[in-house]
Amino acid sequence: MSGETVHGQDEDILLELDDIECRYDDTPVIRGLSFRLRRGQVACLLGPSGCGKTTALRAIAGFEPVRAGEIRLAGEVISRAGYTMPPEQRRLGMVFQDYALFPHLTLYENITFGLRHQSRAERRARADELLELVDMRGMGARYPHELSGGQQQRISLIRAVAPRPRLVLLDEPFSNLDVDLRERLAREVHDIFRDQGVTAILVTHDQHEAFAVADQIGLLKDGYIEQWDTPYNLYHEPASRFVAEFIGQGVLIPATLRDHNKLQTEVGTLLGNRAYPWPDDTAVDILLRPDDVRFMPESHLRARVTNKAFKGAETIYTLRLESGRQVLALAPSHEVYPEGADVGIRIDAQHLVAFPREE
Ligand SMILES: Nc1ncnc2c1ncn2[C@@H]1O[C@H](COP(=O)(O)OP(=O)(O)OP(=O)(O)O)[C@@H](O)[C@H]1O
Repeated sequence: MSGETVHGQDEDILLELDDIECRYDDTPVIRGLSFRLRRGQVACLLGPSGCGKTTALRAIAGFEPVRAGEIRLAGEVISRAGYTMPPEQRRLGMVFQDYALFPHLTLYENITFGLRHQSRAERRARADELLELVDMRGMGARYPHELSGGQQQRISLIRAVAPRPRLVLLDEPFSNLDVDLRERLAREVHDIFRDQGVTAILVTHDQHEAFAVADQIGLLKDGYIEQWDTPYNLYHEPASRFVAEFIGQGVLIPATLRDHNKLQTEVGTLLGNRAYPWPDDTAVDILLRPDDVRFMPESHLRARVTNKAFKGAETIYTLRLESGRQVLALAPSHEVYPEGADVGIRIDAQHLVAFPREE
């Protein structure tokens, strides 16, 4: 889609997981996990608790053997059944949720810990450059306990980046921070990685964090990847019901397929933006996100406001249709509809995703 040649793309691939399996005792927790990551990209492994995110990251780091499949870094096999290249030979950077800074070392010493082979002047210059990048210039002589949690995590990030590792792995790096700081730091990390050309994989169960930081997201379910895609596509083009329900908000409403791309529903006949692969009269469910449902006072399609959640810039309304079914609708927060109000709506879905009905 980006217009690059296939040849260029292949050379760009830094990390490949090819059908890997990991087990604890004899229980498989990762099964048939595959993805490819290009140089300079930031990927997130996202998914519910226990789906195997941390295990996958540990396998990439070399702390967990793979029982089947292969992991390749820059074309070289680093893990396969019976062979695990030791973590220290993989030249990766790591960031954990608990910061793991050395408490008795200054920030300078922490940041330059992995740069022992460089001259003092080089180490100093690299530390200064990175401190500047996180707005902590002049703080190199401080100790970790003199910093806030957010500042400590910035230091552990730049410490991981300092030796220019081939790949940086981050395991729930922001989960000890409060929600606002978490998203701000996730955006900062995105900028730092972009600035430094870092390739990284971040594990999180927080989709807002994943959206803020990732070029690509792998949504895991029970040890395999349900969808590997851009944040935009995961939201607008979920490949399965699981993805549709895990990512963002929205509801599935019943529809009947007509003429390959028309969807007959209780909110009218909607024109899909694609030809669906099922025969006419197939019973499907379509996904309506809050941004697909617009308020339009003069509309014949009526609904009642049953709930509203103020989100700052916008409000998400829960509306009850005549059938009793509920949909969500988004409005700028200065546009106010009271609970109980009868409102007119129209459906304005650019992406009309449908799944065959499951009985
Ligand atoms: N050392 C271990 N021994 C046995 N089972 C383990 C071990 N570590 C993890 N598991 C199990 O493997 C599965 C995957 O765990 P993992 O930590 O990879 O999931 P996760 O997606 O990172 O979860 P969370 O978001 O809760 O951290 C879980 O069922 C977990 O109970």
